[in-house]
Amino acid sequence: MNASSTSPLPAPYADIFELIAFGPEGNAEAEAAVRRRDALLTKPQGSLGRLEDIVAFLARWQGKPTPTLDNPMVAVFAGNHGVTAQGVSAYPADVTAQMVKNFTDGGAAISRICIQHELNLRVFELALELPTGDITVEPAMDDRMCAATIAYGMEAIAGRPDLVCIGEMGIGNTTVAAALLAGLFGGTGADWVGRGTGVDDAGLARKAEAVDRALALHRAGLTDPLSTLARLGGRELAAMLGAIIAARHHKIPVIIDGFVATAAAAVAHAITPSALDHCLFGHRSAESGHARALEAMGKAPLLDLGMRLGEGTGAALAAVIAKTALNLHTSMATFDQAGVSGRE
Ligand SMILES: Cc1cc2ncn([C@H]3O[C@H](COP(=O)(O)O)[C@@H](O)[C@H]3O)c2cc1C
Ligand SMILES: O=C(O)c1cccnc1
Repeated sequence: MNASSTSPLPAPYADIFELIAFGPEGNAEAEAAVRRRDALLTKPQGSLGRLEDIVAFLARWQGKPTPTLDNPMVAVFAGNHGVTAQGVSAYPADVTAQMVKNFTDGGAAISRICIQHELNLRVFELALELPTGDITVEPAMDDRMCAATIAYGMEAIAGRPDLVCIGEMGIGNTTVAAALLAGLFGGTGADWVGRGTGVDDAGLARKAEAVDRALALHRAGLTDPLSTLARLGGRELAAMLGAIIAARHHKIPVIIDGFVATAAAAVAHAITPSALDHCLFGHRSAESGHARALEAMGKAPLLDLGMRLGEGTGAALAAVIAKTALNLHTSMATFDQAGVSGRE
């Protein structure tokens, strides 16, 4: 489906669809200004590789020739999932709320990264006491709830950060992410599921089967990417999508985390691929479906550290790299300033 598709769209999604399909363009002149300054810095042309691209990306999407990272935010959205009844996670659903407390108490991996590197961690809890429907027997959400949750996610960036990293917490969510990706891109459960928190072979088989049952049950309702999200996704995925979309309209570049955050972003991509042009993919998660999802969208992640945690950790580490890239760009000496001879 694309922006010009004529398939009927459930009414609650009309405005959201417009926001996704018709996001503002980036600022090419701001990007060009970064490239011009890069050429003056004391290094061989292009030698900082993707660090140079990151700064150019920030300039383009912030719309500023000298981008800033004064107020970077990590937004972690937490939700619970009825599909945990199918034995698809190695951990109990109670862990979602317990980890939310751990995030704010400062004990989680994402908490430590954010404290060490001065990233503002904000955690958004989505009705943890009310898990979404078990996708193997009913839709995760109705369309109204899905639209309202996307709208909630849009509010998450109200503090106007200059960068937002998108992360999640939700026991069972690698199963719904796999189902959503299968619903958007095709394929079977086995193509998209991985071990998540560390399920054994039997658990992996249960995940693939749960996804296949959900796909068969909801097939007729997967008429557009937003309806697909409602049926196969979850609240934190809908909220992540909302934050990603809103960021585009407020000139805030985005770094997407791993497999689950990528599944949320994929909904926008399925509406129109350019809807994610303001997003970097922080890393390639070890969750097996992540590489497939990135490939399906033509995205090259920044890092590949064998991580499979979620929480926004891969995105946050990429933000640390972005901070270094920007610091180099703004503080390095030029050839003139340093008295270094330029290229022959
Ligand atoms: C202690 C703990 C901390 C986590 N932090 C992120 N996740 C990650 O694991 C969950 C998804 O995996 P699955 O689909 O297998 O349940 C999500 O909550 C995700 O963010 C965690 C999981 C656990 C157990
Ligand atoms: O990459 C992810 O998002 C991920 C991987 C495993 C468990 N939870 C999340």
